[in-house]
Amino acid sequence: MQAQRLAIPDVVLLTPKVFGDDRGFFFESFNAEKFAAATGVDVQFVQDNHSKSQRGVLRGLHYQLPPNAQGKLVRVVQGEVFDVAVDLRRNSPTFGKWVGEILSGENKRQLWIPAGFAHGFVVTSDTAEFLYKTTALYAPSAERCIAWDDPDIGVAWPLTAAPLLSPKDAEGVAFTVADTFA
Ligand SMILES: Cc1cn([C@H]2C[C@H](O)[C@@H](COP(=O)(O)OP(=O)(O)O[C@H]3O[C@H](C)C(=O)[C@H](O)[C@H]3O)O2)c(=O)[nH]c1=O
Repeated sequence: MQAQRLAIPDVVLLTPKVFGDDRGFFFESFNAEKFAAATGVDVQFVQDNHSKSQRGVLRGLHYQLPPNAQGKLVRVVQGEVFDVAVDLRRNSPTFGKWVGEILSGENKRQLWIPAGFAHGFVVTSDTAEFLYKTTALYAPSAERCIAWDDPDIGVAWPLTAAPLLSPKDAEGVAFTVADTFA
């Protein structure tokens, strides 16, 4: 597995070793030992999620506050998304900054997004199936949202039209220092 620390170094892009043969392919989608070696963190995942979305759907920017903050290991098994992480750690030199990567069934890349980040993605294929592991359970009371197009964050989403949003994501909650991470 190859690991690349992004412009926000705690966010790591993982590219698995894929074994192809005339039957198809095999790769380890998660290996605790290799993950720890690649990211430098030892995490326990407690939940797996799977969502399917059509082109133009944008889910995010979401996060859960402590003590329910979630680290996420995200990947796409079919289609393509532009996946974004936003640093919400007030003491971080990259506080309020974002990084984004293309994840697809084709490139099989994964993004490790630690607790302390908001997360979201937009679908850039006809459909996309998005799978991810989290280090804390779903806790709706601890969930917070930031507007996908918040000007203070300024994510450069690859959009050709207005995104398709859930009512929650359409509320447009502005980014503020409140509800961020120490
Ligand atoms: C996240 C979640 C949701 N749900 C239920 C709650 C709703 O009835 C339904 C859809 O939830 P929601 O619209 O919040 O789903 P997404 O917009 O995909 O939310 C996710 O979007 C971004 C990309 C994230 O990183 C988060 O993991 C998560 O917030 O599933 C659950 O039962 N468990 C869960 O863990």
